[in-house]
Amino acid sequence: MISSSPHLENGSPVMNRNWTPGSWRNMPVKHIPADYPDPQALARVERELAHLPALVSAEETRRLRAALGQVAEGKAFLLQGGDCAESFQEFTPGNVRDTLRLLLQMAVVLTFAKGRPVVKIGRIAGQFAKPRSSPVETRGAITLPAYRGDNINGMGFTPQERTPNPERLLKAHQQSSATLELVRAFAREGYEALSDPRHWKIDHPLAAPIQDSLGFMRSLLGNPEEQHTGLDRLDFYTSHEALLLNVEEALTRLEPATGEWYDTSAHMLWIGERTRQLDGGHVEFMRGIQNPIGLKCGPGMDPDELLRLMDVLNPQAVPGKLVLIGRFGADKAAERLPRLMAATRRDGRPVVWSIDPMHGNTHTAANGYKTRPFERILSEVRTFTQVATAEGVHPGGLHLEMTGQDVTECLGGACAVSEADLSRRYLTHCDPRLNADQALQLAFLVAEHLQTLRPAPAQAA
Ligand SMILES: O=C[C@H](O)[C@H](O)COP(=O)(O)O
Ligand SMILES: C=C(OP(=O)(O)O)C(=O)O
Repeated sequence: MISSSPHLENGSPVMNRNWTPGSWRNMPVKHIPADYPDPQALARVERELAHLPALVSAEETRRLRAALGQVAEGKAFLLQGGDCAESFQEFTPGNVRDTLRLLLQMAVVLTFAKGRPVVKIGRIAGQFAKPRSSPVETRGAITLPAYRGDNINGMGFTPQERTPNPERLLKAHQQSSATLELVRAFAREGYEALSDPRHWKIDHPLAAPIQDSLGFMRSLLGNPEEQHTGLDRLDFYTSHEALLLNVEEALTRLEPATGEWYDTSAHMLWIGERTRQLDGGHVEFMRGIQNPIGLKCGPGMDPDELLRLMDVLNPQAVPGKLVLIGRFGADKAAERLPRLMAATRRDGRPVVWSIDPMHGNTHTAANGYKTRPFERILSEVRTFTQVATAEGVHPGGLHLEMTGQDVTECLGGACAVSEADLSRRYLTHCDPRLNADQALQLAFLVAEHLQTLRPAPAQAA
């Protein structure tokens, strides 16, 4: 049993007191299933996971942390997006390619807006487990456990499907590994083929100038992105919510050369809105790993709580370590965000501020589908950038649930998805995602909006 972990302070190893990859087990935890019928089978799977190879390397993870450090300094922008919940059923090479291509296209648009590099992170290769509002689902006279993500149980409304099955953890791990292989292979095929704006269908005034300037740059220089990407250098990173701490623990490895612990299940992990308790297991686990960490900040968070979480999660104020992901809802952001941003600005420690305009803007349509209106999503992003500019904070990133597929899950956008359209291609396993057209349109509108922003006069500390 490991009793403590080395941790670097001012370049020298110190003890990160009482932390081990398993110390979260001594704390209260939420949203981790406790109803596996065979706990011994679960323990066997956890041991098996602990012996599987790392999915990502510590070196790649450090590279992401450095890139996010640039975002914290206002020199780059973060784009993080992908499925609400990856699924076994929707996994095909084509789907992975389409989501990757969409993220790269959006990154091109956002780069053009501010002339700053865009750090690209997928909600991919591990985003399976979901915290649910209710532990059960009732249909008619039958009540069963809620669906909690393909690595826990199945979507089918039968007792067998809804029973947690540890074998699913292994299947999800295999799929994550295969997804990463695909991402690396597509990246090797070339950024240009994936992001080529000549194939965009979008009708937006910025599309033509972006196409022209990229065409000009490529004719002069070759593909600028390919100058520094290659076989061993992936300019695209993976992330998921670190919900199932038993899985994260199994994939957390000590790097002998540095004496640091890395969670090798993804480059970046985030703590969800429902599991960010200061005295809870999720915060305990995350404080010990060197990966960049996202922290969802919802309407209930107050500035003191945020600063205390920053003390625990990034005590050494490492740039690029902490990404604060606001998710308030279009109607609450203007009221709740300024005090949080003002607190981090006064505090002075480096953080990335990003916005998730999806989770606060969900409602159930009259026909029963969970959906999100494009206009509210756009409105929350605009409020975020306006508040950040007024507070003298860099509006550093976007966090989106989206897919490269032509789904009908969110309302509106240029493709004008209506409530009646929702049933046509509603494929998500949990929350509604922007489809490819809506996501690219959002990137254009955000790019246009960013170009109109003027920095506020310097703020007093
Ligand atoms: O993605 C976040 C949550 O898992 C999701 O919004 C929960 O949805 P529910 O309220 O239908 O349980
Ligand atoms: C569960 C999620 O979000 P939140 O924790 O913000 O509700 C999510 O991003 O998948």
